[in-house]
Amino acid sequence: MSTASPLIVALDYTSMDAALCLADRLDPARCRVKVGKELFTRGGPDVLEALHGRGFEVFLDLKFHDIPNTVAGAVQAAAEQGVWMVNVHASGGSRMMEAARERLDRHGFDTLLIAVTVLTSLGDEDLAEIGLPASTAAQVERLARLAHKSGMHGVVCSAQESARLTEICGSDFLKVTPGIRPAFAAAEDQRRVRTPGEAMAAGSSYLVIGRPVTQAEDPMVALAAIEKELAIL
Ligand SMILES: O=c1ccn([C@@H]2O[C@H](COP(=O)(O)O)[C@@H](O)[C@H]2O)c(=O)[nH]1
Repeated sequence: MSTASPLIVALDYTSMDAALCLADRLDPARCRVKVGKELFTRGGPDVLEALHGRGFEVFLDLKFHDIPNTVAGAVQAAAEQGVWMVNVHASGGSRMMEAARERLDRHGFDTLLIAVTVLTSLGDEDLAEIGLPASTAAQVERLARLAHKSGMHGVVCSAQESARLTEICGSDFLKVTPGIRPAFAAAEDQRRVRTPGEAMAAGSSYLVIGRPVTQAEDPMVALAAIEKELAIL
């Protein structure tokens, strides 16, 4: 089932049972779900099958980063499992991104292919630590331009960068933004954060929300509060 909602709930759980327990309370008409490294490493393709069986569109967030041939094969494998969206790291370079896109096109998949720019958990000082002299904003811009040129449907970035990326890559280029923190939630390990309302106002296409929902005393109350903030309830 497809939905007009921009919300993607990150099912970052330690077991498939726990993830499906929340999925059973969510409505695929009101959100999409994201399967990341922890859940997929524990549950594998069965998790995707179970979520698809419940009617959800799934973002498989494994952030592939390897040589072009390997990433193209991994992206194809994800598409064969019917995921709605899959991602790679833009820092894998244009040849890697182009190989992934070419593989999807060659096999006729319409899976959305997104490139991670700079993780939302990183700030300027973290980039300096790994030898990148650029600010996070400049590095995101650089990688987004490369991703756009390499045929990606959009990028993962923080909502702090959404408006600028719309200016330089156009409004059709997707901005998938984690680091979403409603007023009631703590930033925790995230560094570049925005509230749901700020993210939408900045032009984000999709908001990825994990712990503010999954770790809430009542996840459904937290989700409803976010929907209310966005006036989509
Ligand atoms: O730059 C990125 C890329 C991916 N993520 C993922 O999004 C969720 C965010 O979870 P929260 O609990 O809301 O912080 C998580 O699955 C990350 O792996 C990201 O945060 N930043």
